[in-house]
This record gives sequence, C-alpha cells and structure tokens, in this order.
Amino acid sequence: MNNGDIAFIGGGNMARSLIGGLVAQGHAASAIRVAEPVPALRDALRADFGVAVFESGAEAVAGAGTWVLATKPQVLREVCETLATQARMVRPLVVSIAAGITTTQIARWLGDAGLPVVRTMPNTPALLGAGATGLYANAAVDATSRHFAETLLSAAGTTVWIDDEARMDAVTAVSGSGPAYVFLLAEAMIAAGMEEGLPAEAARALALQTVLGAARMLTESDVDAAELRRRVTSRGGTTQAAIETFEAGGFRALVASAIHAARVRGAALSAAND
Ligand SMILES: NC(=O)C1=CN([C@@H]2O[C@H](COP(=O)(O)OP(=O)(O)OC[C@H]3O[C@@H](n4cnc5c(N)ncnc54)[C@H](OP(=O)(O)O)[C@@H]3O)[C@@H](O)[C@H]2O)C=CC1
Ligand SMILES: O=C(O)[C@@H]1CCC=N1
Repeated sequence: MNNGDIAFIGGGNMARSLIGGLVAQGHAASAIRVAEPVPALRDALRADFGVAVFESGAEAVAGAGTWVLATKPQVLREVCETLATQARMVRPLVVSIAAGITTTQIARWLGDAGLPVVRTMPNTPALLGAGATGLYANAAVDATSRHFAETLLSAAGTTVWIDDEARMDAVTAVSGSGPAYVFLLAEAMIAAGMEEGLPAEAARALALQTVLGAARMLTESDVDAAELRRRVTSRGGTTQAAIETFEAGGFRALVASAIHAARVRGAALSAAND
C-alpha cells in the first residue's frame, strides 16, 4: 500500500470488519493505526490483528496519509472538527464509511472544502473478505487516490463505484444494512422450523446451510434469482404453497418499504447531524 499509514477513527463493528479484511489480505498491521475510546475494543484490535491503537484521533492520524472515518454519523462532525488543524496541514485522503454523511459535509467539517473525500458504504461480511462496498469520490480525488481507495475496500470484498452521491443512501439501504435482512430471514426460518417440530440444532444447521447454498447459487451461476426460484418451485408442490403465502402477505412490497425506510433514514442522518 502507498499513501503512508492508514488511520481508522473509530474501532467499532465496521472498522473491525474492514481491518480484519485488510490484515487477512496481507496488509501490514504495523501500518494500520486505530483511534478508539473504548479500552476493551482497543485491546481486542491489538490482540487480534496486531494494529497500533490509540485513545485519541489526533494520535492515530499522526503520519497517516489516509484517514478512514468509522465513527457513528452522530459524532462525525465533532470528530472532524477536532482533526481539522491536522487535516489542513496533511491534506490526507479521507475515506468515510458513515451512513448518510456527505463528502461536502466532511470536507467542510475538516476545514477545507477542497479535501479529497471518498464516501463508501461497506458491509460487515468484509470481515470474511466477502463484503460489498459502494464508493463515491468527490471532485478533489485524483486517479491515484481513487485507485488507492478502491484497493483498500477491495480487501473487504467487491466494490462498485457510484457516480451520483445522492444514490449512496440507496447503496446503504440495499447492501450496507442488507446483511441484517438476511440474518433476520435466517432467524425467522430457524424459529419457524422449531415451531414445525425440528430440534433447535437441526433447524439451525438446515437453515444456515440453505442460506449459504442459495447465496452461492446466486453468485456462482449465470441464472438470475427469479429463475433459480422457479426451479425450486414444483407446480402444486410445497414451495409453491410457501411462495404464494409470501406473495399474499405482501412480501415484495414489505421489502421495498423497508429498503425505502433505510434510504430515507440515511438522508435524514445527513440533515440531523449537520
Ligand atoms: N455496522 C455496519 O454494518 C455498518 C456500519 N457503517 C457505518 O460505520 C460507522 C460505524 O458503525 P459501527 O461500527 O456499527 O459503530 P460502532 O459504534 O460499533 O463503532 C464506532 C466506534 O467509534 C467510537 N468512537 C466514538 N467517538 C469516537 C472518537 N471521537 N474517536 C474515535 N472513536 C470514536 C465508538 O465508541 P463509543 O461506543 O464509546 O461511542 C465506537 O466504538 C457508522 O458511521 C455506520 O454508519 C457502514 C456500513 C455498515
Ligand atoms: O444501521 C446503520 O445505520 C449502519 C449503516 C449500514 C449498516 N449499519
């Protein structure tokens, strides 16, 4: 990696997933610096990945050419304003993973409207290198920094560039929050299997392998989701009974409403924390 050390501001769930992905891909742990106020999280990051940990952001960014903003959106303004003096001196490449917060807000809070900022939206499967990340670069990001940001997030899985920043809230709603939807489906399938008489362990083993196997079929074959679904659904059979129940209950509209609510919440986070 070029651009010097990478400083993470915030060492919580998502930063941990990204750091895990980077280290697993062979990125030098000694070149990763993390600011995290919670001592137990700092200790775990150091023990698990060998990264350098600090209590304050000011210490973590010293010598780092790339800053990854990984705190909650609600504290990001304060975090940026604390680092503004160093940002004006260093002019780092800033990579944000915060939901909702725009590149314009980040550059303004860091005290330099011309700062290169890449707004990204990863997801937690990054920990396994199986994440999906949408990226948007503001006009100040040059080709080298764009490539660097993509390399950094590639350690977490697949990357997709988004040209219009307004669409980043839709990325958040589909893939940023998306793992939770799949986990909810898995929870519901396990609970329903138990209600139908399966032992808990059997329900869990069968539901989880089904999610994994179906995800592999979706990604490893050329056949689209609708056709894969049709191939499971024998006319007059058990799947048809289940799918008709989903459709009658408004499953597609419910998914659309949930994803819309997430997108709207992303936009609201931007306004509420400005
Ligand atoms: N979780 C996910 O699946 C995804 C999250 N994101 C985004 O990632 C960001 C982080 O989310 P997530 O990891 O879930 O949240 P976490 O709360 O797990 O992590 C954020 C961490 O930052 C710490 N923190 C707070 N203030 C500071 C500060 N001034 N300097 C350094 N660290 C600080 C928090 O400590 P404390 O708890 O004491 O406040 C916390 O440990 C959010 O902006 C979110 O939108 C993006 C994609 C997916
Ligand atoms: O729930 C959230 O706000 C964050 C952003 C995407 C996933 N988790």
